[in-house]
Amino acid sequence: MSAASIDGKAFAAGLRARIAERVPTFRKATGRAPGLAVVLVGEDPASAVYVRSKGKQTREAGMESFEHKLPADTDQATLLSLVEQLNMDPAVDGILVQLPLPAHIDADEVLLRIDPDKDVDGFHPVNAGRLATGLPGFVPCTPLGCLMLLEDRLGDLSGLDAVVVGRSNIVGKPMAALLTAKSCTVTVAHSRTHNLPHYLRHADIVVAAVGRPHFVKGEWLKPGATVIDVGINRTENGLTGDVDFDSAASVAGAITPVPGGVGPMTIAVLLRNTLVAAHRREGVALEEGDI
Ligand SMILES: Nc1nc(=O)c2c([nH]1)NC[C@@H]1CN(c3ccc(C(=O)N[C@@H](CCC(=O)O)C(=O)O)cc3)C=[N+]21
Repeated sequence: MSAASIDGKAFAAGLRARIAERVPTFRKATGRAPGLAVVLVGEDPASAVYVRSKGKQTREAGMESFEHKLPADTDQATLLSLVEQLNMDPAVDGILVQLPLPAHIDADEVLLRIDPDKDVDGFHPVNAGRLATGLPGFVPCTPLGCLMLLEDRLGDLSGLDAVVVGRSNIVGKPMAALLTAKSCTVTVAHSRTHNLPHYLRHADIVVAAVGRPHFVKGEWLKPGATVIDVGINRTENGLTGDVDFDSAASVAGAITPVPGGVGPMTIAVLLRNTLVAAHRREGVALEEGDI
């Protein structure tokens, strides 16, 4: 291993501390704490773990956590009316509906019903459009966390070659939009790309978010590349990323581990987006760039 390990866990802890420092000022200005509502439908064990740690970290930052756990057989209308109630609730600044939703639920319709100004996940098409056009809105937490790690490591990203492996609405597409906005030359590759090594050979930045364990091999990388591994694959050997870590670590300049890399950033950015949502909704100023 020659690559530096990018410590997302430590960076996320620092980010959460900076967020927590801003909460008292917001409280003084408004008489209340920022509030995040998290909706979980069903009892997928991984989702339950994530929701629990979101609630815990929300409270530790001094914010209010509203958790709504609904049974797996909840119908569409019931879920939509909960979303509507949260849209109207002045104590709720951010709404997160945990994905994946059960198969009988139309997830696209649920996401469309969330007030875009409370959409701290950045999944509403209005926020996707704002990101694509450079308007202020909410950016999905995982790609924004990846960008923070990249800028912390590399400084100005302008002119760098970036390859995003994966094209989901949640990670790949917004990641490509963010890197484009930072003046990278961006290639979006995915599981069907012919000759992925050809594209990776020149990449200064690689963001792997295809959802396939060990998909990206070290031999394909440009020596010294910065590699961000978004994958969370549960295998019999435990949690592994989308990058073949051992081969990549001998070629890359820096790489995020799994766990301890991107994962903790996702929740820290969720808290950041909630803090931002609260300030925007109340018209209280916040230097967003300083957080
Ligand atoms: N509406 C919605 N928004 C989400 O942001 C969302 C979601 N649905 N559904 C599920 C995914 C997954 N996700 C993670 C959050 C934290 C870690 C995390 O903290 N991971 C740690 C620990 C991993 C572990 O031990 O399980 C790590 O990588 O070090 C991972 C993954 C948010 N998601």
